Amino acid sequence: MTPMAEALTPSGTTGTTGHLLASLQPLLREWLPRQRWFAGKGRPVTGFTPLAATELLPCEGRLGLYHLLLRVHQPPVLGAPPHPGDCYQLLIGVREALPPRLAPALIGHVTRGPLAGRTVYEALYDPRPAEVLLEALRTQARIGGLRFERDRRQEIRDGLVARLMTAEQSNSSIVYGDTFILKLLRRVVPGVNPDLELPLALARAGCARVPAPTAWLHAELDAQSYALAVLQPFVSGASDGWELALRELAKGEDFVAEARALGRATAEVHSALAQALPTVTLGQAQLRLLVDGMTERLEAAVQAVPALRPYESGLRSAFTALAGLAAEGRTWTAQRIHGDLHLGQCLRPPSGPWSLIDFEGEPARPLAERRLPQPAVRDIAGMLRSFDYAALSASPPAPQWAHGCRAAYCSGYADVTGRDPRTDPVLLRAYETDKAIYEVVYEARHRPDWLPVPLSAVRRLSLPDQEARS
Ligand SMILES: Nc1ncnc2c1ncn2[C@@H]1O[C@H](COP(=O)(O)OP(=O)(O)O)[C@@H](O)[C@H]1O
Ligand SMILES: O=P(O)(O)O[C@H]1O[C@H](CO)[C@@H](O[C@H]2O[C@H](CO)[C@@H](O)[C@H](O)[C@H]2O)[C@H](O)[C@H]1O
Repeated sequence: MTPMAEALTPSGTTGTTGHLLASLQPLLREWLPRQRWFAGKGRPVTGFTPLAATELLPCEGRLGLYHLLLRVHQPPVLGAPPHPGDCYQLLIGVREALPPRLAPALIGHVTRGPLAGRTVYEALYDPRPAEVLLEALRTQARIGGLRFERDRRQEIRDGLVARLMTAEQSNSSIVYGDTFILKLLRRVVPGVNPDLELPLALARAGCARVPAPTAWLHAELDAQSYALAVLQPFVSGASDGWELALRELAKGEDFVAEARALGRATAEVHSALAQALPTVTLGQAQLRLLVDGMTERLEAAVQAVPALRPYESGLRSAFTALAGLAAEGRTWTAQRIHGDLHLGQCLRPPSGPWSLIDFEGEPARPLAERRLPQPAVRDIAGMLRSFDYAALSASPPAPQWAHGCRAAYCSGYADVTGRDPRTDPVLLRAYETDKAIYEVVYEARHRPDWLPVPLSAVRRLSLPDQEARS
């Protein structure tokens, strides 16, 4: 089966694709908000505008396959300015009937028009459509506005069997054999996506700590480019840092050697990014903006989670201390960083080195902000928070375990860069505080049972005395 080159924009959407889009409207209204990766939870879906609909396999065959970019209309978040709606990437399969193994992929049944009686479903669950995507990447296909591209120096074998990853994630990933993993971004925005940009830059710089992109997909739409997917080598048999840390904690073992190796891995990635991409010096004006942003997030968080109120002034002091150094003329270097580093973003195969993945940054922040150079300490603070999380979610909680990991991680970082992050305590505290506040809001919204974990950090970080905080 070869992909068909039919691409239809909303105004010109005709024939089968037009009927399919009309049939999907009511079905997606129910289905979309239930998806883990749907970012607009809690607000009703009031409608859709298809930005692009591309037929990859025609419905006339046993399996129809459609690539959609849909703008989803929802009422704006309370108090937020009007927003045209987020754009999502969907891969829709159409079959006469779904085999039982695809039951979890069901979106619904078409009741009217030429497709009446057909079943539409989330095609990523189905190996065949997933293989169509790999084949398109392998052959560098151009279908409508879709551009499948690859690094020709890396081989993509055919015949690799596809399976959808079932892990909880913000996007969707397909593993091919044991060789590649394709991450399909779900909520997409125009512009350069750091999840492709940074691994490509690191690969060019010869940094082996990040799986080098093998192929990627983007869409050209109204003179704008949307990054849609990245294919990377699959780190076979790997566990992530969170799993490994919890395993060691359960055995009563420390994680010091691993934490030190992680510190070195982070430092290697930071050094390569600083060489490959521009760095800037943050002077008084930029630091003022940084501190203002942190303070505003604190204020919003206190509104959202009243449990923060008793610590508000102590937390604020972390930011005013940073503002104080800036006012004295202290500057910091900023560079491109990972942006959302935690133990779950670090992979290690049984006897291999650590790799870092998922350079998308915090998905809730605007793309332009995620691509700004920032102090590398921000990533370090994320990892330090993660050791704390692991230790406090163990039974019994093991704060000393976290202490050892945090020290070893900083030492590992210093092994490579010659700079121990602990020698910059004011900046480190400000970033750890900012992250802990973010986590409080995240847990209050998504996992209220976990709220005590970041709250305990908030309590510690709000203390005036540095000794008591560490
Ligand atoms: N190159 C890789 N090799 C092996 N597993 C990977 C690789 N990249 C990602 N994974 C697995 O896929 C999961 C989701 O990937 P991630 O990039 O974090 O997606 P998301 O942004 O959707 O959360 C990771 O937690 C990891 O288990
Ligand atoms: O999955 P994402 O990368 O989008 O990150 C979000 O979810 C994370 C939880 O899955 C959350 O991370 C927090 O919990 C982790 C343990 O589950 C811990 O290792 C992290 O240090 C802690 O921040 C993350 O904050 C959130 O953005």
